[in-house]
Amino acid sequence: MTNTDFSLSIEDLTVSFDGFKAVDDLTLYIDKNELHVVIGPNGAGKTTVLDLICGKTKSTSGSIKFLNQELTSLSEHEIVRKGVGRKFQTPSIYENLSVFENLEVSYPEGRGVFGSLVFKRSAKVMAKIHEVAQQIMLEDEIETEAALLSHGQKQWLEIGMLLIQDPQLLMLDEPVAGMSVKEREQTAELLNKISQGRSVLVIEHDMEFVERIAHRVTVLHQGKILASGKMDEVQKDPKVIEVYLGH
Ligand SMILES: Nc1ncnc2c1ncn2[C@@H]1O[C@H](COP(=O)(O)OP(=O)(O)OP(=O)(O)O)[C@@H](O)[C@H]1O
Repeated sequence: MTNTDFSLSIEDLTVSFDGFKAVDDLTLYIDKNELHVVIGPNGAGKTTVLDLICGKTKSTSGSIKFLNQELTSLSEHEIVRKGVGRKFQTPSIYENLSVFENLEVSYPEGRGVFGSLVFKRSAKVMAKIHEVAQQIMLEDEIETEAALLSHGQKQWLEIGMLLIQDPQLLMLDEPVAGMSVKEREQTAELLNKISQGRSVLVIEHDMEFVERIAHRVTVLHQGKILASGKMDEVQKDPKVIEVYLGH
């Protein structure tokens, strides 16, 4: 039976690669306004869960419902159109374009990278670009070429390129890897803000950062859930300490 009260309902999800179950009978629910973090040792299956949700990998069995729509049968593009956005570890911004232009090409009805002559910078598009630039703390850099941004700013720009599409589910893989302490703090605030009105699913290894942002945490181990709940409860769980936090 599916639990339809949640924004994202993953039930009995399994994927086998040549008999090896990278994700094994996973059930996980995420609410609207929730920032959920998945943690766990290397190879636990965290990235594979995101790959399954965004359609990059097809499940062997089980269900992924987002706003009551089954995603497992949809293509990656269709899943994006259902309101699911994903940021990978390496930013895929256009280095030779400005912050403004990067946001503009990401606007859903925008002109796209290859340009359409009919696209007009309407007041609506302009307002949205500036709103997002403000949110991602790059308003002062809006005309700066992306190549000149710091590593952290590039990560924020990519988050902005997703935000401009108004995803209802935003997935981020290790968003603060390689960031300075200050940038981590700013990213925590950013994620806090953007989880309002949508669901956010983050994979992260930095426990201090997880403590700061997570509403709930799921610990994966060998494709299965080892523990799930509030960070302070999960941190005390002897099983979690044994396989992950104690290392
Ligand atoms: N397409 C694939 N084909 C075969 N095996 C795969 C495939 N994708 C993932 N795996 C395997 O599934 C397991 C889980 O990998 P995954 O990348 O999801 O782990 P992870 O928890 O994200 O690890 P890390 O923290 O190191 O990123 C690993 O053993 C990996 O080698």
